Amino acid sequence: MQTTTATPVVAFVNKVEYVKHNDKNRYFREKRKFVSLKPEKRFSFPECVVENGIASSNVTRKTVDLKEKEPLTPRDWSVDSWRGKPAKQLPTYPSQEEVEKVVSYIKHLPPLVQAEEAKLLRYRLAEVCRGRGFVLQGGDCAESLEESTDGVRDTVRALFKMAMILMWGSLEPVVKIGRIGGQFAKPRSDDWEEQDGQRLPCYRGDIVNGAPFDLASRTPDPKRMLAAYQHSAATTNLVRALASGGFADLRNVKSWGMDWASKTEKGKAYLDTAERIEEAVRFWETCGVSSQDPIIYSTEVYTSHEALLLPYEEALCRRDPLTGDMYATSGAFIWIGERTRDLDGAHVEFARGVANPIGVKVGAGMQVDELLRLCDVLNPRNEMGRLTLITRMGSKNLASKLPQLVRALKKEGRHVVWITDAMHGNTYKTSSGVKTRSWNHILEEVRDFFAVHQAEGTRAGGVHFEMTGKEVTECVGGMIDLKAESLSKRYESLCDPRLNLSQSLELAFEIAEILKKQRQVK
Ligand SMILES: O=C[C@H](O)[C@H](O)COP(=O)(O)O
Ligand SMILES: C=C(OP(=O)(O)O)C(=O)O
Ligand SMILES: [Mn+2]
Repeated sequence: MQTTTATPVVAFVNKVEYVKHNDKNRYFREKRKFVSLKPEKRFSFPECVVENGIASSNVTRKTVDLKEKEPLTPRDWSVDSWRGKPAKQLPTYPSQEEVEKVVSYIKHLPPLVQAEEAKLLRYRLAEVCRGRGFVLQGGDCAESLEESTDGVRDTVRALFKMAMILMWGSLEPVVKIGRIGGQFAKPRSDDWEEQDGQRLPCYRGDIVNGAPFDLASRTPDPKRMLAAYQHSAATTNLVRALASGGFADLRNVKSWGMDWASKTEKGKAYLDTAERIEEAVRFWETCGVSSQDPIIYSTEVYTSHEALLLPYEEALCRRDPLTGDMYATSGAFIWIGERTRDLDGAHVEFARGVANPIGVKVGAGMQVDELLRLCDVLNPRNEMGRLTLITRMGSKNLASKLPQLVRALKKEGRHVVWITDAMHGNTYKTSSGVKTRSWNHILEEVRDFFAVHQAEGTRAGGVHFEMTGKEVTECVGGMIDLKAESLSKRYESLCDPRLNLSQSLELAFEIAEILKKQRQVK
C-alpha cells in the first residue's frame, strides 16, 4: 500500500463526497470538478491510503479520487505499441488494407463502456482484494452475433440468481461480471479444421469468421468487427438496462426454475434456501424498504471479454479526459488468455497500457518467476483491483500447482484477486468426439481452489464459469444427471460447453455452502 500523507497530489473529486480538509475541520462538496491544491492547502489524511488513484482515509471514511502526477498509462506505451511484438492467435485476413480501414472507422465510434465504469469496477475489485466481496464472472464461451434478447436476458437473470445465492452464503457483496457484450474472439488449439477430407481455417469467433464449415464462412472478414461492435453496443445497453431498470429487483427472483431440485434431499435443501432468500426480501419490504429503493431495484453488472483481437481493441482505446489515462472501452474488464500471455508478446504489451481492471489466465504450467514478472509488467504499482489472476488448471492439477504460486505472491506482498475458472482445464471429448465437461470435475476444482487458499492464508476471491441461462445440454452431470448420450439434444455453444441454468444454480448453492462455512470459522 502506498501512503500519501506527505505526497503532493493534484486532486479532483470524482464523486459527490465530503472531504475533510486539512485540520481545520472544514468540509466541502464537489462533483467532477478539478481542484488544484496549493502545497500549503494540501490534503492531509492521517492513515490515508491511495489505491488506483482512489484515496480513502480511515479517519473520515470518505473517498476522493486523486490524480497522481504519474499516469496509470505508462509513458513508453501507445495504443499500437503491441504491433512491434510477436502476436499469437490473430487471424490472417485476405486484405490487411481492409482491416486498417475498419479499424480507422471504429476509432471514431463512441466507446462501448465509459472509463468511469472501469474505474468503479477496479474499485470493487480492490474491495475484494481487501477481503470484502466475492467475484462472479460468467457467460458464454463465445457470444453469437445472432444472440437474441431472450438469450442475453436469461444469462443476466442466471447471474443475478447465482449472485443472490452466493451473497446468502457469504453475507458479502458479489461483484457480477458477464462474459458478455464483447466475448466474440476465440483462441484455438489448431489453426485448421478438417472434415471429410476438406481442410478449412478454424472458427475463431464471430468477430473474425463464421462457424459453418464452408470456405466463405471460415474466411476471416474484417467487417465482422463492425457487426461485433454493434452487437456489443446493443447487448451492453440491454445489460445496463436490466441491471438498473428493475430487472434486478430482488422480488423478481421468485421463480427460481428449480423443479429439478425437488427430487433429492440435497435439492430440497436448496429449495429451502431459495425460500429463505425470498422470505428475507419480504421481511425487508415489511420493514418499509421501498421497492423503488435502488438497493432493491438495481445492481451493477459489468461486461468483460478476452482482449484477443488486438486491431479491434486498439480501435476502441479512448483517453479518459479526467485523468489522461487510456482505457480499453470495448468492455469494463478485459483479460489475457492462457495462450497469449507471453511476457514479451503483443497481448501483454497491449494490456499493460490500459487502465482497466485486467485479468490473466493462469494454467497449470505457470511458473512462479513468470507470474511475478507478469505482475511487475501488468501491475507495476502493485495496486489492489488492477490485476485478477484467473486460475484454470483442471481438477487434476490445481491442488498441486496452485500453492506455490499463491505462496510466492503472498511472500512478495503482491495484491491480486485470485479467482478460479473451473472450466477450461476440465474439457474433454466423449467417445463420440463431443467436447464436454463434467459438473463433478468443475466442483472439485472449485473446492480445491478454496482449500488451497484456506491452507495458504489467502483469499479465494471468486469464480469464473462458462454458463448460460438456457437449459442447454453441453456439460455432463449435476443433479439433472445429464449423460453423454444426451449432449446432442440441445448443444448450442459455438465453442466450449457451458453449464446450463440448473447446473449453474446447483454450483452456486455448493459454493454458497463453502462461503458460509468459511464465514463461520472466521
Ligand atoms: O475458450 C477457450 C478456447 O477458445 C477453447 O477452449 C479452444 O478450444 P479448442 O481447443 O477446441 O481450440
Ligand atoms: C480462451 C479461454 O480460456 P483460456 O485462455 O483459459 O483457454 C476463455 O476463457 O474463453
Ligand atoms: Mn472457452
